[in-house]
Amino acid sequence: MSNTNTDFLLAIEDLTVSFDGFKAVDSFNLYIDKGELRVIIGPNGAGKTTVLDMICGKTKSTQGSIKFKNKELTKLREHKIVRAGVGRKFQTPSIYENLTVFENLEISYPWGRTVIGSLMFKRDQKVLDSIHKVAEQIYLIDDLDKQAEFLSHGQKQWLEIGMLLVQKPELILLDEPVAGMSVKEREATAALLNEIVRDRAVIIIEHDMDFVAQIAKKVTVLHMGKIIAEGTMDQVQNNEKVKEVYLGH
Ligand SMILES: Nc1ncnc2c1ncn2[C@@H]1O[C@H](COP(=O)(O)OP(=O)(O)OP(=O)(O)O)[C@@H](O)[C@H]1O
Repeated sequence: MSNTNTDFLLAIEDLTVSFDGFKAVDSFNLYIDKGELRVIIGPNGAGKTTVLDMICGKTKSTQGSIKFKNKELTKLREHKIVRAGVGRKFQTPSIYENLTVFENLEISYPWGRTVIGSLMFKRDQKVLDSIHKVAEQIYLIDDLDKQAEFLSHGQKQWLEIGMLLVQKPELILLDEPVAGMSVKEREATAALLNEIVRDRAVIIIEHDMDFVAQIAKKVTVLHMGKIIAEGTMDQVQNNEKVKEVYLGH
């Protein structure tokens, strides 16, 4: 495990995980600056989700180091990693369908550990302001009183991003955030991501290449647990190895 401090918001070194001898992620390095939006692409089974699982503590690494603001995360439990400032959104939205948009945002506010506890917490102006600000960012300011089950699929995805944003994480991990979205919703999501990344860093796993091209400045390509290319979208698309293993031409 590396003991050197870095200026990076996130510094991952030599990260490896074996499942019964099979290395799903193998000697993976990744350095992310504040304000950076990084996209990880790669064919099915490349290890992308496993990398995010290790950052958020869902899967424990076999070897290597994950430093977030120079704090080692590999030995921390999931809730401690959340409290350290790392927010993760999974592929399927995990919002509370029977609560309103406002309530969903409110229960995600950092005071609450339980749904009931946080609903009973006295609402003060600071909380209201921050919920309204997030609701505006995620395009749901006019839907605060709407029950979440009546939102479109895309709006549910935004709400879940909003539920992360109220916790003010400094690193957000997103797994295929635009899956199932309309073209218009994708465009709005690209704008949303470019906005939210200004105060933090965002790592996204994405399969949709048009969307990747819209948002990515730097792309990391994973194949069989290893990085095979890293650079701008143009650079990775023109990389022979990437063409061979990933783009199929
Ligand atoms: N808990 C686990 N136990 C055993 N094998 C696992 C486990 N988690 C992941 N794997 C294996 O690790 C490999 C990488 O899986 P992972 O889900 O990270 O890939 P991915 O790049 O996210 O793929 P996709 O694009 O299909 O989501 C796969 O071969 C998968 O079967």
